[in-house]
Amino acid sequence: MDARHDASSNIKLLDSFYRIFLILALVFLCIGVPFVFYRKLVTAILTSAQVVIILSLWRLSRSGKPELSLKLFASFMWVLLVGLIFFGLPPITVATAVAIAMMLCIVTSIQLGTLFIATYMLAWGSYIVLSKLGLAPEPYFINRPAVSWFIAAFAAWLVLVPLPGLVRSLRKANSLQRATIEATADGILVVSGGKVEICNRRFIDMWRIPPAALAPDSDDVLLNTVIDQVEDAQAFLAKVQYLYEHPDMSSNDIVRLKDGRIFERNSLPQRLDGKVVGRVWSFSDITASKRAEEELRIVATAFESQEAIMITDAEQVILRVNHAFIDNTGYDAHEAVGKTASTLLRSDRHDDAFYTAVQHAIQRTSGWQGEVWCRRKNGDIFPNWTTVTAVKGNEGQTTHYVFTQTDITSRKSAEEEIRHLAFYDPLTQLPNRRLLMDRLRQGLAASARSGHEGALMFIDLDNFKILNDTLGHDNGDALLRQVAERLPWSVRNCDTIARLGGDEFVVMLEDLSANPAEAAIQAEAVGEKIIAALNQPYHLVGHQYHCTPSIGVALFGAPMNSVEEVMKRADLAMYEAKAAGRNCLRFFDPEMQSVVTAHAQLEEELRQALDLEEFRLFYQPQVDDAGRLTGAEALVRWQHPQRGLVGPLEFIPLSEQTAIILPLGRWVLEAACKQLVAWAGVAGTAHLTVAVNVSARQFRERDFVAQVKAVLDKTGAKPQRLKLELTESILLDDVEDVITKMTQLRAHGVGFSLDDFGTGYSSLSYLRRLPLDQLKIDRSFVRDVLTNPHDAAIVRTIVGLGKNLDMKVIAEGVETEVQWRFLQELGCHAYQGYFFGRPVPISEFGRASDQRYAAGAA
Ligand SMILES: Nc1nc2c(ncn2[C@@H]2O[C@@H]3COP(=O)(O)O[C@H]4[C@@H](O)[C@H](n5cnc6c(=O)[nH]c(N)nc65)O[C@@H]4COP(=O)(O)O[C@H]3[C@H]2O)c(=O)[nH]1
Repeated sequence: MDARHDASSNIKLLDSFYRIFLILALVFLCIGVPFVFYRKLVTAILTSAQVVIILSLWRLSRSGKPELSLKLFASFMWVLLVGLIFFGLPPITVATAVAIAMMLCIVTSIQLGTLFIATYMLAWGSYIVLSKLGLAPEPYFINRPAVSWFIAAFAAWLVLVPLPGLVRSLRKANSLQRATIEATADGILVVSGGKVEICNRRFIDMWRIPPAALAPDSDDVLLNTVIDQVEDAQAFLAKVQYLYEHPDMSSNDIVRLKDGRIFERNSLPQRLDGKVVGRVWSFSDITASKRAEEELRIVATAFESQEAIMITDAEQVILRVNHAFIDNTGYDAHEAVGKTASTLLRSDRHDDAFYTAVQHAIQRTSGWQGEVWCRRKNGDIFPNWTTVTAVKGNEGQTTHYVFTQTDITSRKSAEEEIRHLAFYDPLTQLPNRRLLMDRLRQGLAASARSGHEGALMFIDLDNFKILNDTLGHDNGDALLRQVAERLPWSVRNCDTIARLGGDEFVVMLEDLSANPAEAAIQAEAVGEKIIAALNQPYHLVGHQYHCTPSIGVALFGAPMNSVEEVMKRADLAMYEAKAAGRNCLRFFDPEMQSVVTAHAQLEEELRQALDLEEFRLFYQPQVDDAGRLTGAEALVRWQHPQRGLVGPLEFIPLSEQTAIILPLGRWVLEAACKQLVAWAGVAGTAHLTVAVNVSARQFRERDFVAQVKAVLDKTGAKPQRLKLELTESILLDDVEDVITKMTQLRAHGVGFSLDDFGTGYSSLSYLRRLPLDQLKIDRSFVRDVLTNPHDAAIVRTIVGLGKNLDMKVIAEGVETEVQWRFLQELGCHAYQGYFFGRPVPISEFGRASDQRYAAGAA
């Protein structure tokens, strides 16, 4: 303890004071006792009795009961003095009695002292009054100095009797105060009159007070040291100032230090006899508790988070739940607390084995997380993402469990939605290609295991594109939905029905006979049922529509089948069905495989042929009504090194499938334009046009218009002499784009002819919007025009249509003069066919056409 005025110095003073008086008292007794023995025996006995009493009191005070000793002494003195007063008291005795009274006041109690003095004064006053009235007895001890001396010594000695006890108790109180003030965890500072009275070591440590700051004269330096450290010096000082101005006030506040510590400051006035004599300041470092409080606040906030939290004891009896838990489960806190988690929330979605496994996991790893289906109060079952954490005690034993739960109902349905979108066709809700491939993979594996055959059926709707174009996409979609509804009629639940896209559906049959022939029969039966189901009329908005399917079937079961292989086989078989006239079913047979292989080989050869420039352009004459040569159609040939001259029907379809048509088409266009330029240089051929076939894939190229213009620019051919022959299949694509491209090229001077007209499904509305110059009647109508009145009628209609639309009409495939004449009669304007000339190399073109011209003109 540090103090400007140490209380123990007062006690020391009192102690020395007592010793001096003790010595003096003994001296008095030593002198008084011989007097007593010399004078009178009775007096000596009385004195001895007094000494015995005093010694008893002395022992009493020394034995740790100074107050009792003092009280007995006071009573004794009171009796003695009151008695003595009436026998007359010497002045020294009076003085001693007053001193004793004062001592009693201080040491025992004010009341006792006051009573003593009052009694004494009353007795003394009565004696004076009685003596004035002449009624007072003669003082017995007057003129008996020895006795007076003795009484005085005895009284003095008596006064000092309690002093050792008093001193000891003062010292004890002082040491207690010192120990207490040092033992407290708070920093204590006592100031009085602007000076530091006491401060403890804790205070010095807390405030890091340098020794110089503890100046005895003023607390200014100390105050400055403290102020330097606090965050808000102004507020701190204001509070100090306020308390100085209001000494009666107590205060309690928080002081934040610059270094982050937080002190709680208490201030109490120090009172003495009800009067404020100083102020006690105590400071507790509450940094840790404040932090803990903050942490508790964070924990409390976290507890009331979005996630449902449930705290249980080690037996999983619920102790606490948060609001999210209440919202999540529907149970109020009082309904949940006291129950076990499993009785409250367990659903029958999981079996006992699941819960046992979870318990084991928690015991093993002190935690677990996963999906748990729980039951709400209203009985609803819902999925929760649950995390269980074991809380461990000091000895490592589990004391509590914290369960956090997130309701993942919406997440699960979103996942389900995503899964559905990823694996199901949004239009028909059937599995899509991805899911089909997966199921097919599983089906192949199962089939390989069981030895049973499976069958994959590719179903393509015949002429679906026509429906789409003519009746609109909404009706197209409606038809597809109805097909999807009908397909399950013909298959078992375990079979898979999928939509690959467009009008392509797939049915996968599993677990057919182990015998391939029997399996084929089973598959065929299902296929026939499907055909029958899909042949039934469809109810579309405002229409009753008829649609047929073409079905390709591939059996799978042999271990060597891969998913891709089976798909390819079924696809090929489906094309076979189409080729066989549609609305029928075809099986993939091994011969088809050789076609596939041959295709692959041809593809490679075509690529090489392009590099080796093995393609040739043949020209077939086109003539007018009078048989005069007007131009030619450029037809490509492949000069194969081994196979000789190969016709386009053998390689154009594959070229279209593999994109080889793009470079090949550019080559044809360029060669034809070069020929135009060559013709332009000769007077007799300058008027000739050239018709170039453009495949749909070529035309679909984004920069097709630019490509054509570039070739015209490069070769210098006149656009007006170039005629692009398009097939109706280009109209299956984006018609607006087709019109835009045609219009752009038409504006440049390029003409267009619609090839194979009559075989496709051009809608008249489109036809009107296309900037066409010419319709080309397909040679299939020309072939039988003379014999088949139906074909003749078609030709007549096309000619009429051409007139209406202001388009020329050219008939191709004219092989005989009779046909020519008949076509002339029907109103045709232009002709192409073997009758006028076959497709020939350019070297032979002029000659052949001259002859034919002559023949035609004749
Ligand atoms: N029976 C008979 N046939 C006749 C007669 N007159 C002409 N032909 C044949 O009819 C086809 C007319 O060509 P296409 O309809 O454009 O049909 C063409 C065309 O679609 C395609 N093609 C030919 N060259 C090209 C080309 O450079 N590019 C594109 N994309 N396709 C081409 O190949 C198809 C077949 O061409 P080719 O075999 O040259 O067959 C030619 C021609 O030889 C006749 O009086 N009787």
